[in-house]
Amino acid sequence: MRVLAVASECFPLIKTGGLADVVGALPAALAGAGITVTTLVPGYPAVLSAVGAAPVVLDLTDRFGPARLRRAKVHGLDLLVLDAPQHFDRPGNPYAGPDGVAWDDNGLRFAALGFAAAKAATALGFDAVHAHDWQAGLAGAYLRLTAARRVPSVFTIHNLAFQGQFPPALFPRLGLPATAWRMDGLEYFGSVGFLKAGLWYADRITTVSPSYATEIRTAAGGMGLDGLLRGRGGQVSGILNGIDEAEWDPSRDKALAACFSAADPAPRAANKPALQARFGLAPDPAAPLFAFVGRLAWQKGMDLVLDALPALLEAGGQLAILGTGDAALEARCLGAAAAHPGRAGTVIGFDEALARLCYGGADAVLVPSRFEPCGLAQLCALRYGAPPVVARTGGLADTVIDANEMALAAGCATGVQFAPGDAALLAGAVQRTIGLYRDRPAWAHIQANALGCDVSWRRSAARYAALFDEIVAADG
Ligand SMILES: Nc1ncnc2c1ncn2[C@@H]1O[C@H](COP(=O)(O)OP(=O)(O)O[C@H]2O[C@H](CO)[C@@H](O)[C@H](O)[C@H]2O)[C@@H](O)[C@H]1O
Repeated sequence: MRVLAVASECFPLIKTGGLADVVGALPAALAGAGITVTTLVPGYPAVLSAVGAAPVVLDLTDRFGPARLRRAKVHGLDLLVLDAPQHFDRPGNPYAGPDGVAWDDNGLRFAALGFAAAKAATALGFDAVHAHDWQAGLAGAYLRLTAARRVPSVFTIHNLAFQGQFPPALFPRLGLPATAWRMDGLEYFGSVGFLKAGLWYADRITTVSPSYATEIRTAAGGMGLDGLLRGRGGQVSGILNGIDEAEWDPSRDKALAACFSAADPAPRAANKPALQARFGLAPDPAAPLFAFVGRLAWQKGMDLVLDALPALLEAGGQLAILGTGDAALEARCLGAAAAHPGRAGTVIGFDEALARLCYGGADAVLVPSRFEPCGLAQLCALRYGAPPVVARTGGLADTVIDANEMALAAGCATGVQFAPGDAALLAGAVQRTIGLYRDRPAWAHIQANALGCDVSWRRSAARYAALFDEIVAADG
């Protein structure tokens, strides 16, 4: 079966977050399940330079201006690149200029992506479309309302918080039938809703963990879309993310000071002094070293870590923070490092290699998100033997086994959980982690369990494959 994936990011070509990791990893994972994936991405400068002078396979010059689809194979990915310079040949990241301000024509830019997806799917003979997040939200609408032939689609929610809402003046420019401008369509509280359209027109909706699939169908977690999601009944499901085990492999990761594996974990210890050195922390082998890697945003709960920092330090811990995002939070993180030299260290920036050293060198990784659709940081932490300390929400709840008495007795704990959104509870979880860390046999067991976890795509790839089989069969 041939599936056209469509997304605004794809690792290693262009990445601002976990979406790129998943879009980049799924093709190889699905190949093992008999699905051939081609991935459609916008032709940002970084993408075009990676594919060079790739041949044009489709001319799409139409209502969104000059546009061509180029086909290329790079990094093991089969790509369709939407070469539309007026939309994508810009500096900055996929959504904003170098000043961090979102492009004011993002609605038009990503409508062009959805339009291209529908055209490519029908013209190039794909069996199904897999659209990711709001940027690909209009693919399903164009397929349902304008396509020359029927192609079924799956829409995957990576984060319901990002909904892609644009002023109603955009609607007439989309080339969709006027009947689509209603509640049973694209209209979303008076705006054009890209995520809403994705949810409305897809044949199946998935999100990236079973728990998040439940949360988004409640008023508390549905961010205004819970009614629509409940209305889709059994067509909504949660399929857990994995990580690419070849890409994330501590036995041959060059970013580490020392490589190690579940079978040979001893060399891991050499990464701790390397990490301490990078963050200006005291070279104390006995201090429990916590790391945080992620976007500095409300969702991720870094403010809670800063509030819990006194308790962490009081208990003898050290903290390494790697992140970028909200300016006020960045300043607070730098301030914490300045206030506690040798005990807290902050690196502001997006640094893939340093993230790997954090996962491979820290004693534990903090993931205190207020909500988390799946979360990849805790999967990387498990794979690299740093038991995660996670908020009990979304995919974090689904992937980490709390070291409570029962789990310790059963020998299956892989980390620590706490109830989300509360700094005092996080502080308690940190203290509990330090207590476990100081019980050497118990900690060695938890760490070995973490290293032994199956965080691969195997099971989830089979579930996606079954879903594609189902929608294609239903159409046939
Ligand atoms: N400063 C930095 N330097 C280096 N690396 C950094 C970094 N900041 C983040 N990263 C890396 O970026 C990735 C972030 O992935 P997440 O899943 O944690 O978050 P994100 O919220 O972007 O993704 C959304 O989509 C994904 C994919 O479905 C869901 O797992 C998630 O819950 C949802 O919010 C991880 O691989 C992490 O190591």
